[in-house]
Amino acid sequence: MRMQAELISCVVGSSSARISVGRRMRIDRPLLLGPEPNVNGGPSPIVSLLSPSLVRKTQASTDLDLFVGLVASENWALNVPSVNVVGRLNPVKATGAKMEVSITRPDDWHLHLRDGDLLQAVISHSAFHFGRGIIMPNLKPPIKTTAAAISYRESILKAIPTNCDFAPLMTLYLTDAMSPEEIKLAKESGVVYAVKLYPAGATTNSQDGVTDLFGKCLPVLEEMMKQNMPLLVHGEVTDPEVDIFDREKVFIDAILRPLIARFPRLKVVMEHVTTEDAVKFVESCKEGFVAATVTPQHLVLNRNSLFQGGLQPHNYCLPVLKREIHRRAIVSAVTSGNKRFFLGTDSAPHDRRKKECSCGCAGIFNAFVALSVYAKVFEEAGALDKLEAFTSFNGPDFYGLPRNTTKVKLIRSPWKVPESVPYASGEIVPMFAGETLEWLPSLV
Ligand SMILES: NC(=O)N[C@@H](CC(=O)O)C(=O)O
Repeated sequence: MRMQAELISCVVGSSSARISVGRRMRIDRPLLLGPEPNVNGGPSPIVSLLSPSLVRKTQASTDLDLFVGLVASENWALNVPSVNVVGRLNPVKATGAKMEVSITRPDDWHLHLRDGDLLQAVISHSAFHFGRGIIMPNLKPPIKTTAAAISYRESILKAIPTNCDFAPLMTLYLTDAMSPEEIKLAKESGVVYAVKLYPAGATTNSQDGVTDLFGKCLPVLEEMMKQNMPLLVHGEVTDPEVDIFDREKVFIDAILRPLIARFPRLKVVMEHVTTEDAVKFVESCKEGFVAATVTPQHLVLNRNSLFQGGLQPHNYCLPVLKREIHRRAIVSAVTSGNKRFFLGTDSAPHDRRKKECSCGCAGIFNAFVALSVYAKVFEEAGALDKLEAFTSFNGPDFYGLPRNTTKVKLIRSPWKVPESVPYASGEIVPMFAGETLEWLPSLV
């Protein structure tokens, strides 16, 4: 079997090939299509990156796009000396001197990894870029117990590519029925790091969420405060009378302020903040007790992106994108260096068919592009010197965990995002599919 791949780049070393811009390559043996040992005897790093579905597929140009994206973004050594060079698929030319930023390996403090085929398809994208991820529990059925979290963690660990040391930090899904005993078990387990509050009906798989926080969950919140277990909040009310663009603002007044007044020593993370109101609220709270995660999409897109030239389902997430004034407030907050804000991608993959249909799911798959987007935002704000604290320090400091010790590099070099990521049951469309981004993450 012969595959012709035009790769965006390739630097060929003595016993390895590395991707860079401008060289043509022909992969003339099925090295991308099945597990082969590399020259050191271990599994090929490339093959271990590909999901089993990709390994089974042949000749699909999207596969090659994906491969190129992965390799380019990770600067992986191919470790296969017999790669020959011929063609070119994503011809993105680099010009001028390359700017580089080296930062401590980031963590993702809000991540949806899913399970089954989807987990297999998306895990490598997060595992490469991030050291740890706070794993959201909104599976079907949700992760409501420590026992379920332990078993979900095991399936994630099995799916992580062999040469990545990504650590999944598990969470529990808060329900009206959760007992304080469960919080004790969670703490003792050493693998559960937080509890997630989904108001029932607020977002994807939140049907089993909380219907009455103050009526049903006080003993659990009390125990969480005792155990120093953070509460992660999807901050939107679900009252259909409240306009969808106001749901975060109303949540702050109706739930968050009273919650914090009642439990001043409870650690609370307002997840994926989308409004100036949320930014001001978090800034007004005591540092170390209330913080916020910020997604790539809420930093670079406003609600116009939902309707640009027609309905754009791949820009639909919850909380929904807001007006430009809110986007700007969030950019100012994160680029100011305020320690209360840290990276949480909310990368939320859905099969293309579940996004492009009469009642599409909320969620943007952004693990691929997240670091590139964050770098662009800080660069444009003239705040690249504050990027590392946002991506790599503020999160672990808030959670009371050590900072990572390894580094990643961001190179100012254009690369093209694949149109889609195929997997065994379909395909996923990533954020900025088919577009060219400016910052290329790579391992140091
Ligand atoms: N962000 C989203 O739009 N979707 C998330 C759920 C969530 O975090 O709201 C998902 O699980 O798909």
